[in-house]
Amino acid sequence: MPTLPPTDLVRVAVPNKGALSAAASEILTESGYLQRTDSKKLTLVDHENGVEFFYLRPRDIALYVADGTLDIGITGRDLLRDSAAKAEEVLPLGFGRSRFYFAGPIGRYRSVEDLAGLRIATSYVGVVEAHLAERGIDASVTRLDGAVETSIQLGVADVIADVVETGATLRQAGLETFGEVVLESEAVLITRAGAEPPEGLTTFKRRIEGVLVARSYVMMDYDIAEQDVAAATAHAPGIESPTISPLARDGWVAVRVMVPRRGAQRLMDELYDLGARGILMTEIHACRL
Ligand SMILES: Nc1ncnc2c1ncn2[C@@H]1O[C@H](COP(=O)(O)OP(=O)(O)OP(=O)(O)O)[C@@H](O)[C@H]1O
Ligand SMILES: O=P(O)(O)OC[C@H]1O[C@H](OP(=O)(O)OP(=O)(O)O)[C@H](O)[C@@H]1O
Ligand SMILES: [Mg+2]
Repeated sequence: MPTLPPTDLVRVAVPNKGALSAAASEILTESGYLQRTDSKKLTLVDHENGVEFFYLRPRDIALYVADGTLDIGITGRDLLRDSAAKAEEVLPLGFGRSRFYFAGPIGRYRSVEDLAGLRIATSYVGVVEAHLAERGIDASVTRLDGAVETSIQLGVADVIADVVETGATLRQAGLETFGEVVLESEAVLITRAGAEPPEGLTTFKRRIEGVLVARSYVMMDYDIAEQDVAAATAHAPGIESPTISPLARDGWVAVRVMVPRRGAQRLMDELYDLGARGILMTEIHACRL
């Protein structure tokens, strides 16, 4: 791969199209980075934050990062594995979740052992061949670029191996998954394997982590009588420790605590039952813990 001239900027690869592209740019924007407004733009310098973004096919991103051409990348775990590139996950990003399965005509196959001697069509040859080799199964694997579901109807494959998200595409094609899930994937932050962490990774990662926490936590504020504080904070201890401030009303305090977004409404009910009043839930946009 051609190498770029040296630069002080941290070079970050971002999916330019496909299932990960919009969500990747969104998390970067929420992390305070400049993002492109024109989807045809291929690179973008964010001078203020010392980062240059390269919009690339997610399948190629692990290769650029593995050879050190780019410092950090966002891609799918399945694409990273498929490439066998020497890049490693440093942070799961919680979006672009999918499962990778074998699938065939409804009712025809049951387990991975049934694959012996079959023709398998997939866009993920690396993942499939590694999975078959681990199990000692001999089958022929054909690489297709996409729309792999149709290859069975067209008679070029017996089974497919592909990403399943909702399952709608398989149903449309009269197919079903069989065997165990091959791989659970989501978008991941990657860097070059076995190398010093790139300059700027710590800040970049901390910013994104701040957004991930902000997405999964909310801020809860409530007022409560002093004697009930212990019971209330036992329900919601927060990440570090709750902030407790005095109130003008004698014997009462204000409590502020970060709580998981999931179950936050139920927690409000419980706090109310414990005697808390003025319970407020607010969004966190970003944080550094
Ligand atoms: N419904 C989905 N279809 C495809 N990939 C998905 C889906 N949901 C999540 N992903 C993840 O997105 C990545 C695939 O990226 P890619 O850009 O190839 O997406 P794509 O939607 O298949 O794009 P294209 O079809 O334009 O190549 C993989 O990591 C995959 O696990
Ligand atoms: O389970 P589902 O929600 O139906 O999603 C999975 C489908 O989406 C992807 O195809 P994509 O739209 O990327 O088209 P492609 O096959 O041309 O890549 C993937 O390859 C599956 O076909
Ligand atoms: Mg696709």
